[in-house]
Amino acid sequence: MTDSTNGRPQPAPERHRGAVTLRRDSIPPSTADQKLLDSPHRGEWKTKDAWRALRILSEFVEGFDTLADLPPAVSVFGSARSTPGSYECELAESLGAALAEAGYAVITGGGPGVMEAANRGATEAGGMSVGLGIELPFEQGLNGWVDVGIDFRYFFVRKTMFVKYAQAFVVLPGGFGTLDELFEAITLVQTKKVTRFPVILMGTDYWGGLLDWMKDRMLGEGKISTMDLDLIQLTDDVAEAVRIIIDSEAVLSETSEPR
Ligand SMILES: C/C(=C\CNc1ncnc2c1ncn2[C@@H]1O[C@H](COP(=O)(O)O)[C@@H](O)[C@H]1O)CO
Repeated sequence: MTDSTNGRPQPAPERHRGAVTLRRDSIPPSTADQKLLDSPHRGEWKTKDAWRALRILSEFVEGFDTLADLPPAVSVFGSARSTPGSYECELAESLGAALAEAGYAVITGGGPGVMEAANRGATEAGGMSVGLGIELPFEQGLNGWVDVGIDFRYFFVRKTMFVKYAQAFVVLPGGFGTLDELFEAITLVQTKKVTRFPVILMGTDYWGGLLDWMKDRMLGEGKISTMDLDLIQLTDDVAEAVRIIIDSEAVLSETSEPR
């Protein structure tokens, strides 16, 4: 593809699969997650899925190998659809900068919207800005503020990395993807699969209704306990969010034993 104004080549849409870059007609219509989860032919489960396991394994190896050298980090989640200048993008950018200034790497999904704003804040403040991208059926790449990026094929492998390499989760306003990440995090803490991190919601106005519903219905009907609600902290204040993370790390390093 060439630019009509100066004849220079323009970047074409591309898809990354491990070390492989695919462009134009070579981009397949389906994703690896679809092939694994959505395949209707039972015959393929025997012949193809066993081989897929090796690809899944290699994705874990790539993630572990790349992220093991990160400094303490915080995973930041939020809408892929938010536009620059929105209140949640402004908040994400300030948060990314404040986390970087406090010495934390910022890990996001590497996409647009809130993710991009958090990466931007971290990069501009001189911190480490990480993007864990995901292969999607429509074209997209890691946002330009990511300094260390990995493109994952499998959602569940990527989710392991968000948890394993973070000291805390901060969740800004978002849609289904963000809610999935929030509820996975709280479930992991509630079931004590992870013991080490706070889950902070930012955007009191956005999250207020959900928290009220959780209190009225979930707690009211005994589906969760009061202690479970305490797992979530709510603030609009970036400095307070960073303080919660620092304080919880200090408490844990006093109490935790080496494993
Ligand atoms: C929808 C658009 C782009 C999608 N691109 C994404 N890239 C990376 N990560 C994503 C993307 N979409 C969702 N995620 C993950 O879920 C969270 C945001 O989902 P939501 O439904 O928008 O709340 C986010 O934290 C990511 O980890 C349009 O350009």
